[in-house]
Amino acid sequence: MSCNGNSNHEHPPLPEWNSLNYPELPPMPWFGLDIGGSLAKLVYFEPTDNTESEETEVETLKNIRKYLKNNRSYGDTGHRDVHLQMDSVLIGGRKGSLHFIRFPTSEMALFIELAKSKGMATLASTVCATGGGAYKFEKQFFKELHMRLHKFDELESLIRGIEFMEANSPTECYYLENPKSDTAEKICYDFSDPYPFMVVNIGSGVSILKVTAPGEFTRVSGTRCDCNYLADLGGGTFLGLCCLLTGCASFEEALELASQGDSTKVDKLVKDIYGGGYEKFNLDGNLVAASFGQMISTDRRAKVKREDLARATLVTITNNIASIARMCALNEKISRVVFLGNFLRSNMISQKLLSYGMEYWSKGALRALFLEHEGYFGCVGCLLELITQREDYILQENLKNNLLNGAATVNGTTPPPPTEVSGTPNPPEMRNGSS
Ligand SMILES: Nc1ncnc2c1ncn2[C@@H]1O[C@H](COP(=O)(O)OP(=O)(O)OP(=O)(O)O)[C@@H](O)[C@H]1O
Ligand SMILES: CC(C)(CO)[C@@H](O)C(=O)NCCC(=O)O
Repeated sequence: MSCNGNSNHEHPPLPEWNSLNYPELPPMPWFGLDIGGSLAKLVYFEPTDNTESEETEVETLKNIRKYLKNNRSYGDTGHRDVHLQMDSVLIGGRKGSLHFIRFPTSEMALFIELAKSKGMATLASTVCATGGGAYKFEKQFFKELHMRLHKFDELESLIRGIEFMEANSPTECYYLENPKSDTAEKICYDFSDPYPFMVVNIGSGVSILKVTAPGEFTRVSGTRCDCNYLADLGGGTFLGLCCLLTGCASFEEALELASQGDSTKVDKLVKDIYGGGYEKFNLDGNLVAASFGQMISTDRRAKVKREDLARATLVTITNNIASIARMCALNEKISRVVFLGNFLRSNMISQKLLSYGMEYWSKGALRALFLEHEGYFGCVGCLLELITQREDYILQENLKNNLLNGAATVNGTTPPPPTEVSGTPNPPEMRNGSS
């Protein structure tokens, strides 16, 4: 089958979607999809300001809305994060709620099957998608659902999503007070004047970005890069190693084990080597000298518990990410570092370590910040791109009409769509964010 809709399937081929021939708001349902290396994240915009004509929306649309809203789980592995739902959100002049759903990328075939069974293939909808999977699964989406993925860059989408959520959710950003104590407390952080800031997105791998103005950013580094901060570590490393070392089967299980473990049974500390601190160079005895350093001993290996191994893995990965983030921030002279990505989902151990690590090693110069919607910014940004593209189109057309007609303004009017539908949709130009 070709990807231009010319094959002999039972549904009529869909027209090429291109914002430049689509001046009206895109038809519902509105989704943003971020298909990452580990998790696929879906945001669904449910309009709550429906007009009378929309109340008689097509049956399929109604069913999809009902199915998504009335469930918290989809199949065996899809979950809606109900606690993150946002109501009364304005997007493209429409008011509605944002629903946040995730499922493992490894289950993409099942997800597509589920979407098919709910009638998605009969809706002439375009889904905005980002993340590596938007490329990897593009053909499958078209083949199974006759759905064209409108692809957006993942890091651009991420930054757009952060900016939108911050502006729409006053309690989005927080930091931890007393991160080392048991009573560490989440404190709301006013992030309304955020620039410049650094983003450390901990997904399967890690991307580190410097954001200098709205929509302006550069990718400073990953955990693997050509600027000496080479580590190749991320959330995928944690889960992979943990599965290997403990036999655990999920992120949730890995975190549960880690919460009951003691990493000092696994790591070699400065005091294990010095009997105390290394005073001359101000190294506290409790600092880790060598992660997993105790595991060279047969005796220690015989005694170590799964919980300890899980904890040590979590601590090792988190501390390495903190260290790389700190070096990048100091290098770029940026004091606010926003950590996000699903590695931090329900993961207070890492949030505390990152907070403490940033503060301790920078002697208070750096602050670790966190965002409530952890791993969902990419899919939100992706959904927003669709609307912006349309608004850009209207602005451009208005300008063109003004020039052609010599009219002063034609504000507020939506120009008619061009009659011809042509060409393959172009990916949006990278406005910024070169790697
Ligand atoms: N239910 C889960 N299943 C798998 N991993 C999870 C889960 N919840 C949290 N995680 C953690 O989150 C990480 C994935 O985070 P995220 O969804 O932000 O990245 P991604 O988009 O999949 O990856 P990338 O951006 O690198 O392609 C995993 O590697 C794991 O450490
Ligand atoms: C490859 C991506 C961008 C996919 O989201 C991410 O996993 C990542 O930034 N990984 C780290 C790559 C690096 O170390 O530069």
